[in-house]
Amino acid sequence: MPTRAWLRRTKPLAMHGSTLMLAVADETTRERVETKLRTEIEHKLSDHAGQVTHLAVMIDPSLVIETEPAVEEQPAEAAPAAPSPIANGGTRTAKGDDKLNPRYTFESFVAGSSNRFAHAAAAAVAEQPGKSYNPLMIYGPSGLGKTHLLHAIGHYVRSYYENLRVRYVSTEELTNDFINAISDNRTAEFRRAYRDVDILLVDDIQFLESKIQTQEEFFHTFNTLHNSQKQIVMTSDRPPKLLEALEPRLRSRFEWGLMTDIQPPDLETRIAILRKKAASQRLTAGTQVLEFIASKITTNIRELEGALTRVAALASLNQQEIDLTLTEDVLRDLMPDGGEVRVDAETIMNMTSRYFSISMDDLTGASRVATIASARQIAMYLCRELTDLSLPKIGAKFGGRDHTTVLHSVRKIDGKMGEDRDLFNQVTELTNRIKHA
Ligand SMILES: Nc1ncnc2c1ncn2[C@@H]1O[C@H](COP(=O)(O)OP(=O)(O)OP(=O)(O)O)[C@@H](O)[C@H]1O
Repeated sequence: MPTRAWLRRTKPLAMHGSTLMLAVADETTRERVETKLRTEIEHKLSDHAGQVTHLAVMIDPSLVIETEPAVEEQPAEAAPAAPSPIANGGTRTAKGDDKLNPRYTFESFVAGSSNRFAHAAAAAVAEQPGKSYNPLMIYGPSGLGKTHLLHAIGHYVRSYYENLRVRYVSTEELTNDFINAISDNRTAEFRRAYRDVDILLVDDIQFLESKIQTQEEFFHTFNTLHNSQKQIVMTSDRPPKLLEALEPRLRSRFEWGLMTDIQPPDLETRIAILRKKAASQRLTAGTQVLEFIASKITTNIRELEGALTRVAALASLNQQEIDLTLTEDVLRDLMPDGGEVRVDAETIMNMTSRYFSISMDDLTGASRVATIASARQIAMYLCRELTDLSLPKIGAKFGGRDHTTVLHSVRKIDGKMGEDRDLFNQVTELTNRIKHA
């Protein structure tokens, strides 16, 4: 095989079962490997290993950073090429899709040293559901991409294995479904919904702790799926052995397959994530700006993305370019003490109700009066930005609202901040007060 320059920008990552994970620097290289080399590589690997071996190709932009001089500005991302394995996991819209966020695909996920193993394991599972690691458990602190990978697996499988049934569920929904099924005498239906699937993706499994009956039911669901080689993937904020209020037999089952953690990303990965996000939103933000944000926000990617959104919102309101001065101003407001501060939902809700002079009952109630509804949406948005609470948990704090209502509020405020200066100022001022509370 002749040595081609672009081949130097590829890197074998790991062997997962019978799949070789190969990282490439960019979409062009991936396409070349897929179209020109896949068959040859797979044949050679299979000969060498004495068994059928597959290739999974993924994009790792850090390979560009490692091998090429830094560029000042990244052009807006090209339109996605024709779908192909892993790298383009979410570019096809999944049929009948319900709960998978279209933004959370393998293609939009940046692999770096902090998440490389989790990414590779998720890719292996998506390539060959039920045949590599089962169950796969991805754990780590909030806001680091666990849900993103779970959805990416779902999108990928729905796109490339049309006959496989995928079910994604948060543990809160699973628990509610189960409770409703019991009270409505529909447990058989519940079981069918969760056991007649080929891939079950369960988010935030730590919320099963202390829920004895749901644990019992999940134990049987797990066994049924596992015995018939159906894929189970779970996320958790802790490794199974630290899920102390979980039945030991469940904990040990969670450890059967592969457990992989996700750590906070290093500086290069944070910059690469911001760059990708900026490109996907067609924002022109120079390297200096991205580096500045990435140097200030280090532990939570949700917050990292939130900061870029706010910078973009202010630039849009001021009708100016995103530059360092503007970015510094926004981050000063966002981080009054120069660092990341996590707060609790109660503080956010109290401060919001005081700021808008409305009662807590109104904030959590059903009133559709514009000022109250807007305050409620801002409070939900800030809970998502400043706490580690999941969408269902935030919904529960706001009078038992559905997680989709919370998501709608978050997106609405996100979108409106770049158009409505009053709203931008309110959110900024309120954030500041909350962080000083
Ligand atoms: N490596 C990555 N590349 C691109 N985006 C990322 C990456 N990691 C996380 N993100 C983004 O950061 C945000 C938070 O990620 P996600 O919701 O998956 O976190 P999580 O670990 O599931 O957190 P939680 O436990 O709070 O649910 C999402 O918008 C996600 O797309």
